[in-house]
Amino acid sequence: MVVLDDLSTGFAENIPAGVEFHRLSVHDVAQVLTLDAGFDGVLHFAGRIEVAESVARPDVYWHNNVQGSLALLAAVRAAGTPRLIFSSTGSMYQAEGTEKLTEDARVRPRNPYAATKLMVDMMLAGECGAFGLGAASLRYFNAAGAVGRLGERHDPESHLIPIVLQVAAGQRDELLLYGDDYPTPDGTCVRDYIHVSDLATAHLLVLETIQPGPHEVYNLGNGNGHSNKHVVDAVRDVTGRAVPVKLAPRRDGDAAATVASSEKARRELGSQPAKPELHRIVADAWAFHRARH
Ligand SMILES: NC(=O)c1ccc[n+]([C@@H]2O[C@H](COP(=O)([O-])OP(=O)(O)OC[C@H]3O[C@@H](n4cnc5c(N)ncnc54)[C@H](O)[C@@H]3O)[C@@H](O)[C@H]2O)c1
Ligand SMILES: O=c1ccn([C@@H]2O[C@H](COP(=O)(O)OP(=O)(O)O[C@H]3O[C@H](CO)[C@@H](O)[C@H](O)[C@H]3O)[C@@H](O)[C@H]2O)c(=O)[nH]1
Repeated sequence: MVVLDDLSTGFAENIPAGVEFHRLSVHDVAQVLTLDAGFDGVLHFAGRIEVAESVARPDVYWHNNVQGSLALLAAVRAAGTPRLIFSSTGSMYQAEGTEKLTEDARVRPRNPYAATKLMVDMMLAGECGAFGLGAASLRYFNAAGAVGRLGERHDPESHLIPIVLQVAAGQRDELLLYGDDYPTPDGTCVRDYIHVSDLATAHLLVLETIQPGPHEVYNLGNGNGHSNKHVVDAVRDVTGRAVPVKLAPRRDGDAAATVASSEKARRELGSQPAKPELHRIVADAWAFHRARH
């Protein structure tokens, strides 16, 4: 296995021991992904991932996520790599309420980040049709939880669960809760959190099934919608700590609700999340947090 990452938001200490690593941008992947190297597949995770940042700096997102993926596809084609899995997003769908979103639900990206993911999904469909690549876009809903020393970690942190854990740990005074006037049961946004280990397992299942030619899309979530207030309650339960909350204006680009139907992944891949409960996901994230501080 070869890992390529420019470490723009990633951490060198997370790279498994013994793995060949290149600190390189995806734009320059052709330096490593050559015909001679004989790779049998690519897992494409590289990209910028933050909704609010993408609203403020759409140029960065088009460059990194779309142009970077174009460079990768050119290299994949030149090297004759037969299969590719792409980290797409469940946040591109247009939800009416908290209904479970299937892969054929209407898409309406609400921010440049989600738009870049949809654009790459469309590029992959074309690439498969024209050149015979076998590809899958995995539309993750909200990845969360942790596996041992590998967990959610951004600098600065912007994601809900790690921020609420920082508040519980006394490292932040309060959670700024972005909006409570959404058309959801308690007025706060609703998300579908999936354990990162269940996401990893789904990738392995997809790798076994990909055939040259088609482009497949799979939604990966648990089908459970949790409001932001519900996440705060789960953190209070798991940690036994207080979590002060201060209401703040809505965050630009946020969708009211995204909840997955992962029926297609279950049916076609045999994907069955082992850790679907929010409390388990939060408990694993809390264990990761405590081990680091
Ligand atoms: N975290 C989620 O809830 C979630 C949900 C849906 C999709 N995704 C997607 O999953 C993928 C991984 O997300 P994550 O949560 O682990 O985020 P992350 O920021 O921790 O990981 C992204 C990685 O890509 C690297 N990277 C960024 N730009 C690069 C470039 N130009 N060249 C090489 N490497 C580059 C970063 O250094 C980092 O290691 C992303 O594509 C993201 O959009 C994440
Ligand atoms: O300090 C905070 C941080 C977040 N939120 C809210 O919490 C919810 C979840 O936000 P966040 O954890 O930032 O995740 P999302 O914006 O839902 O996006 C994540 O989930 C998407 C898939 O659904 C991925 O594509 C993105 O990469 C990933 O960042 C949203 O309503 C935010 O407004 C707050 O209220 N306060």
